[in-house]
Amino acid sequence: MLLEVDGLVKRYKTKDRKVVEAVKGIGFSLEAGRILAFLGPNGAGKTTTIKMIAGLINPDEGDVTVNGYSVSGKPKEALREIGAVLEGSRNLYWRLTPLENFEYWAGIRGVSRKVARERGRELMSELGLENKLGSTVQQLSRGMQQQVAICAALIHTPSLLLLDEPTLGLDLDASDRIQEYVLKLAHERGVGIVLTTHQMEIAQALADYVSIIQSGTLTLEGLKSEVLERYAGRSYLFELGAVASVEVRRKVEARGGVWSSKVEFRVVLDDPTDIYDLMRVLEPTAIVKMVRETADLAMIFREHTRMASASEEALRGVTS
Ligand SMILES: Nc1ncnc2c1ncn2[C@@H]1O[C@H](COP(=O)(O)OP(=O)(O)OP(=O)(O)O)[C@@H](O)[C@H]1O
Repeated sequence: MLLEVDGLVKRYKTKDRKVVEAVKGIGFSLEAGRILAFLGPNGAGKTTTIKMIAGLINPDEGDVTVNGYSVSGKPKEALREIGAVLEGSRNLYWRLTPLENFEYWAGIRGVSRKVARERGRELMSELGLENKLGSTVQQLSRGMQQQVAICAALIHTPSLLLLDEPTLGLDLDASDRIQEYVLKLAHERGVGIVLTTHQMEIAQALADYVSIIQSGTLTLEGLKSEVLERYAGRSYLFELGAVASVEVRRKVEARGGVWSSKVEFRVVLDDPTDIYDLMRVLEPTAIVKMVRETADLAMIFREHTRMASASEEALRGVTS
């Protein structure tokens, strides 16, 4: 397994000497070539977890292993496997050129300057930025800076890439370019990617797996396709070829249908086989469209976090 996160706990001491348990014993794993969207509301513990994976802060309990190397036990070997873009392009020196930045990062990761230059050129031309190698980072657009930051994180050919909000604040074009590249890195090159974002459409587009963390605990995990299926709408949209008669409309309403126009209605079917009964009701009229409305991650995230915080509130009410 590429990444194994086991029983991570992180407690912070605040200025008024209180202890905040930001991460409360979470565990998950990720295989090579897959993208995990690590989602959660503000303050849920995402950054703390990512920083523990990247070896930037030490967990109070638990451990992270990357390709079998423990981040606490074998930090040099483990960190050689990890690339991270954690705070946008802030991992770059703005007064230096991309190439100079690559040399700097390569030095930290034990890669020679020569290899860094070669690999840097290769990565930049993959992103269509080969003519920007000599500009200073501050002369580049925000989208380009973000792409250079990703190149810098890849300079030592890591097998795991940690990306925190990689497309935040970028225009559609720059965002698309980064998304395409992330997909290529994972699915063609076999890099494992942990991606944190509040942009659900990005998670929806890129993720193979989804995890939601809330108040330091994982509250939902799974393959994106399974998560979507689990929440898939039981809601169906029908469009008819002609205005339905009053009788048909009443019968549809009696089965829970809600008309949005004289030819279109939605109905939620608790039992999917109820659809046959509905079809019989609609028989006099042509059906031009029948769609089972699917769930998307934005809807699931909203629903799930709302439900989980409501039950947490309820529990607190019981125990206090
Ligand atoms: N250095 C610190 N000292 C004390 N508390 C901290 C520190 N860093 C984070 N916290 C607290 O730990 C909890 C988790 O924070 P974290 O930054 O990991 O959340 P997050 O999910 O990344 O949030 P966001 O989406 O807002 O970036 C929060 O309650 C936060 O206030």
